[in-house]
Formats: sequence, structure tokens, C-alpha cells
Amino acid sequence: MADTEVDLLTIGAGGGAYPAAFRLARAGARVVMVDPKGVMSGNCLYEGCVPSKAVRETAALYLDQEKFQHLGLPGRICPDYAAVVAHKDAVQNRRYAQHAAELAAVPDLRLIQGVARFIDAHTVQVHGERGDERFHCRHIIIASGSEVFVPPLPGAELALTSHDLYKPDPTLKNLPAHLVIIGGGYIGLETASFFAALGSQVTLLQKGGQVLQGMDPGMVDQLVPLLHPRIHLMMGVEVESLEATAAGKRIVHYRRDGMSAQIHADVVVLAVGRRPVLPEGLDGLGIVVDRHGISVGPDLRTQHPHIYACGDVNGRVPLFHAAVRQSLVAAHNILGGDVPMDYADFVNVPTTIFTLPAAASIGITPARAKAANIELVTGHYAFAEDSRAQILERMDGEIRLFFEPGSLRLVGAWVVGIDAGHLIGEIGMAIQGGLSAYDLARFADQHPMSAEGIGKAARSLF
Ligand SMILES: Cc1cc2nc3c(=O)[nH]c(=O)nc-3n(C[C@H](O)[C@H](O)[C@H](O)COP(=O)(O)OP(=O)(O)OC[C@H]3O[C@@H](n4cnc5c(N)ncnc54)[C@H](O)[C@@H]3O)c2cc1C
Ligand SMILES: NC(=O)c1ccc[n+]([C@@H]2O[C@H](COP(=O)([O-])OP(=O)(O)OC[C@H]3O[C@@H](n4cnc5c(N)ncnc54)[C@H](O)[C@@H]3O)[C@@H](O)[C@H]2O)c1
Repeated sequence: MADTEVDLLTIGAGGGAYPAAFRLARAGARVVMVDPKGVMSGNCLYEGCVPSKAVRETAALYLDQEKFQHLGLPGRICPDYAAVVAHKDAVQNRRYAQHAAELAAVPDLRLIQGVARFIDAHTVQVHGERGDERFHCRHIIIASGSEVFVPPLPGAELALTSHDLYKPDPTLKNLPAHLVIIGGGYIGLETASFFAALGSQVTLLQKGGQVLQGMDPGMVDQLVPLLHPRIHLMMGVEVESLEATAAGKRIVHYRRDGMSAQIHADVVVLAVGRRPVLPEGLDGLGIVVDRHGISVGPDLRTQHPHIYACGDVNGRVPLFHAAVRQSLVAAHNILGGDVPMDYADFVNVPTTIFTLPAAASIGITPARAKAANIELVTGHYAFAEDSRAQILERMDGEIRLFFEPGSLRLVGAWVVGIDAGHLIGEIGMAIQGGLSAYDLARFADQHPMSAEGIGKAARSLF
């Protein structure tokens, strides 16, 4: 089998891969992407960000109807989860069609439906649509992403995962009366919010003392009391096994405070984390893999300067937009002849937990500052005083900005409540631009929009 020469091969075609593939193809490089899905966007579009947020936004609209009476809209609507799922599928299909058109517009960029494995540090074999093909690659981006982690629990196969909930034509198409979720991270809490808003009773079982571990406890403490009352959080739970009843229900056996107990459910969702997907043949290459994934620094290079690892597979910031930025950093460094000319910032990445309400954060927050022995100056703004929040009756939560003492340069923030996901992006731009509390205080953001609160939080210092 003769090897085909390429300038770049990406293992995967998700957010960690395709931005670099397009960038290099536009610069005239010979580029091949490989992904068993045969489409771009990886797990984000297939079973992650987009489908979960399609369900979320419908749930958010439905939740708002609890206020319709106050807003002058009497009457009730009721959810049809099968139709919610149909909408989610339609959004996924629409985006797949868009990506297909984007790919077709770059005729020299090839996406092979197949699985890639390393033969050596420059040779990749693809088992795909046209049988086996081998590529000799000047550069390789490993962007094979992550997959659901299923712990070795007896009966774990009786639980659904985010894959089953959000993939096209998902397994779950009816609203369960009682949903038990194991794991209180991003996926567990978001899923709990969506289903509780739509009408399910949700019990969330979390081992340890805090949901959203790794997030600033101050922000988590703000968020938790605002979650829907149909969500029951149980901390310190050690799940031991799952069992099915003759009627098709589920029983979760667990230990808490040294006592054994059980809980009945219509559906159980397991959301205890994801793990990196490593391509076959990687182990022989001397590339360092730690418990988060392939070890890389901000230049995204592995131990081989021509092999990069971007996105979830390196575990640094497992978010879609971080994967995209990392992919572009790798592309720039490839264009620079594998001598770094661009670096990813792993700290100043906005992240939103799309619960209802949402919580979002970026940069250095008090917990991180304390661990690094850094002092912060804090500016506050409560949504209780915000015009838009009052108009929509969503007055819970706040904007909190964190500044470096002295210079008052903005270094971090969190937002809990209305428009959190939008606001953290605007705050992120201010951090990236090196703005200070003085700059934010001087900018007259629009009235009556929640972004007014950013300037007001800065002005709380003066
Ligand atoms: C339920 C859920 C909700 C999420 N919500 C959000 C959100 O709201 N916002 C956000 O920013 N992030 C969200 N994420 C995270 C986001 O999906 C990931 O961070 C993002 O998909 C990472 O992109 P990636 O390209 O690194 O990997 P992936 O999207 O995992 O793509 C990797 C691709 O590589 C392919 N692949 C694997 N092995 C091989 C191989 N050997 N050869 C060829 N191809 C291979 C896979 O099939 C896959 O298509 C969510 C994730 C989940 C599960
Ligand atoms: N809004 C977003 O950006 C978004 C949304 C969903 C997912 N994601 C990405 O997907 C990744 C995976 O999400 P996730 O929620 O599966 O993982 P996670 O790592 O965020 O959370 C897993 C949670 O499960 C808990 N846990 C682990 N084992 C347990 C057990 N046996 N019993 C009970 N609880 C247990 C952990 O303590 C943790 O709280 C996230 O890290 C994030 O990067 C992002």
C-alpha cells in the first residue's frame, strides 16, 4: 500500500480538528480529516452542546410560563417531550447540512469516514469507507475527543448516559415521572434542570460534599438554592449498584452516612464524567498521557513537535470553544514551522453551566486566588436592582467581578442568573483586552439590558 503524502491529518473532525483543517487548507496545504462519524463537529453536535442546549432552551421557555400569569399571559401550555426531541433532532440536522456545505466549499479538503491509528510518528493508517489507506503526514493533530465514562458499577448498563439522551433519535423520548441522576457535574446538573423544568421529579446523587466540583464554591453556593424545587440534591452518596424491576423501573442501591438505602426511579442517568479517547498506536510513540489526557502545554505540541493534541483529548479545558481556539493555535504553530507563534490561554476561558438559572465564570475567582495566595478586589451587582431582570421577573443572582489590587485590572468573574452565558462572554473580552475597573466603569452599556450590570459592578468600587 503506497502512502499518500499530506501536510496535515487530523484524527477526529470535531472542534479540536476542523478549524485547523480549514485554516491550513485555505493556506494551500494538503489536509485530510478522519472521523468515524463522517461529518464535522464531533460529539458537540452529535450528543453534547447543541442538542443538550436545544432541550435546555425549550425547557427555559416552558419554565417562564410559570410567570406568564404575572406578565399578562393567562392560560397554560404543556410539554410534549417527543416534540422537544424532534426539535432537537431538527437543529442537529440543520447544522449537519450547514457543515456539509462548508466542507463542500473547500474541494481539496477531504473528510474520510473512518478510524485512524498510528503506525509511527509520521504514518497514520485509516480504516474507512474505501478500505484501508495510509498517510505519510508532515503534521498530525490528535483531536479524538472524549467519551462517557461508565464506572464498573453492577447494573451500570441499566442507566442512560448523555449519549442516550442527546444523540440524534435518542433513546429517551418520554418525560420520566421520576428521574435519578448519578453525578452532579455539568451534565448531571444541567440535565436535572431541564427535566425538572419540564415536569419530572429529579433526585441527583452526588458523592462528596459539593456539586460542580472544581467550580468556585462561592458561585456554587449562589446557584444551588436557585435550582428548581423539583430537584432534590443528595450529597455524600456512594452508589453501589443498579437493579431493574419486572415492571421496567430502576432501583439504585447506595450507601450514605454508613447506612445502606435504595431509591426507585423510572429512569436513571449516569453522569460521572468523561474520559479521553486515545487513538490506537499512540502508546509506542513516547507521547506522555496523564489522567486527564495527552499532556500538552499552551503551544499544544506533544513530545513530537509535529504532533499536536487539541480539545477534550488533552483534558485541559474540555469545552467546545476551547477546543476551537486550541485547534487554531495548533494551525498557527504549524504555519510557523512547528516553532510556537501562538499559545492557548487555559485560564481565561468562559464557561457556563446551563442550568436554569445558569451560572458562568471565567479567570481567577476567589477559590483559585486563595489557592495561589493572590488577593482580589471584588465588585458586585445584584440582579434584584436590574431593569431587565425586573421586567422578566428573574431577579435572582448577581454579577461579581474580581480585580487585581492596585491596578484594578479585571482578572475574573462569575455571573449567576439572567443572561449569565452572554454576560460572561462580554466580561471575557474585557479580561482579554486587559481592561480595568476604571475602563468598565466609564463604558455606558445599553439600557435596559443586563450588561449594564457589568459597569455597575465596576462602579461599586468607587
Ligand atoms: C452532554 C454534553 C453537553 C455539553 N455541553 C457543552 C456546552 O454547552 N458548551 C461547551 O463548550 N461544551 C460542551 N460540552 C463539551 C464539548 O462537547 C466538548 O468539549 C467538545 O466536543 C470537544 O471537542 P473535541 O473536538 O475535542 O472532541 P469531540 O467533540 O469529542 O470530537 C472528537 C471526534 O473524534 C472522533 N474520533 C475518536 N477516535 C478517533 C479515531 N481513532 N480516528 C478518527 N476519529 C476519531 C470521534 O468520533 C469524535 O467525533 C458538552 C459535552 C457533553 C457530553
Ligand atoms: N455547559 C457546558 O459547557 C458543558 C455541559 C456539559 C458537559 N460539559 C463538559 O463535559 C464534561 C463531562 O461532564 P460530566 O458532568 O459528565 O462530568 P464532571 O466531571 O463535570 O462531573 C462529574 C460529577 O460526578 C461526580 N461523581 C463521580 N463519580 C460519582 C459516583 N460514583 N457517584 C456520584 N457522583 C459521582 C463527580 O464528583 C462530579 O461532580 C465536563 O467536564 C464539561 O467539560 C460542558
